[in-house]
Amino acid sequence: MLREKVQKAKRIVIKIGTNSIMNAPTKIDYKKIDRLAYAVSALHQEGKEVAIVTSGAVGLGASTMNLKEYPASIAGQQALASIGQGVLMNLYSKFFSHYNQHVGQVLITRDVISFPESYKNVSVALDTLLSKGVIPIINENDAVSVDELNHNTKFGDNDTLSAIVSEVIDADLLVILSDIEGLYTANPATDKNAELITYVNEVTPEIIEMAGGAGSKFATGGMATKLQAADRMIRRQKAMVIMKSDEPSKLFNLLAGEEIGTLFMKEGIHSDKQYSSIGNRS
Ligand SMILES: Nc1ncnc2c1ncn2[C@@H]1O[C@H](COP(=O)(O)OP(=O)(O)O)[C@@H](O)[C@H]1O
Ligand SMILES: N[C@@H](CCC(=O)OP(=O)(O)O)C(=O)O
Repeated sequence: MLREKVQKAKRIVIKIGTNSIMNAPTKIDYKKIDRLAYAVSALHQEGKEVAIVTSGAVGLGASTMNLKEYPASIAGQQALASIGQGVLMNLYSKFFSHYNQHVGQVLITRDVISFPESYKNVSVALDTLLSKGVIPIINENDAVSVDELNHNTKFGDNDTLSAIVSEVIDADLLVILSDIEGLYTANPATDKNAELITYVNEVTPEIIEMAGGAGSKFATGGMATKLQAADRMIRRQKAMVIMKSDEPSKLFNLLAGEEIGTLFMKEGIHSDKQYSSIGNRS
């Protein structure tokens, strides 16, 4: 069964986007963060090993400083990320503590991943947290990441970061919680005829063509970076799902094998057409 691999996943990375923890451009969605903390804590109790990759530092920084626009200067963005990351982590610590679940912050820059020794250090840190039953809460270290000619320490988006974290901890499954049900045949924000695709076994140029940019000012990825993440997972024979973040307890349904969102996975024995689409979307 196609969804069996999802059901059997033991080590899972869950990525949550800015739009999913903020309900207006600058308003924090406390209910969503609480429900995510509940669902992830319950999964952990059921024996799953879960790491979270979370966006939101810049968005929460903007919310804290009452800004409606993304600052143009890099320095301004770095400052917002620094302000917001503290707020973000404080929220996760608070909500997870309601479910007696410990969490640990891990901030990563790209150079850490490029050097074998530091790659190993990240891997040891994450493995140790997981082995102690602590949920790692990971973000890019936006306050100090830069992109210069010969010095790149920026990932730039957390979809890519979540796929890399999945590699580092050898996760079976990456779940990207987004503000949308999954990959559509076109951006539903601009095309009302767009249909949800439930299964993709290869990220082909035709699939990439379907993806547009981010849905809000404080999000950076959009569908394009999610597809790059999917490609990385498929190439490693692992699974990835994009699903809507509106009700995080749907993660239970997903892991029970229900067909939710878009599943990206190479399935050798699956001889159906490359992707299938369904017409009715909720
Ligand atoms: N083909 C597509 N299918 C679904 N969403 C798409 C597509 N192309 C572009 N998008 C946009 O990608 C957005 C999700 O990505 P993003 O804005 O980065 O949100 P998040 O913060 O949840 O990661 C959707 O809200 C939608 O506007
Ligand atoms: N690291 C940035 C998020 C970057 C990002 O990829 O955002 P999103 O597209 O909302 O997942 C932050 O914490 O604001």
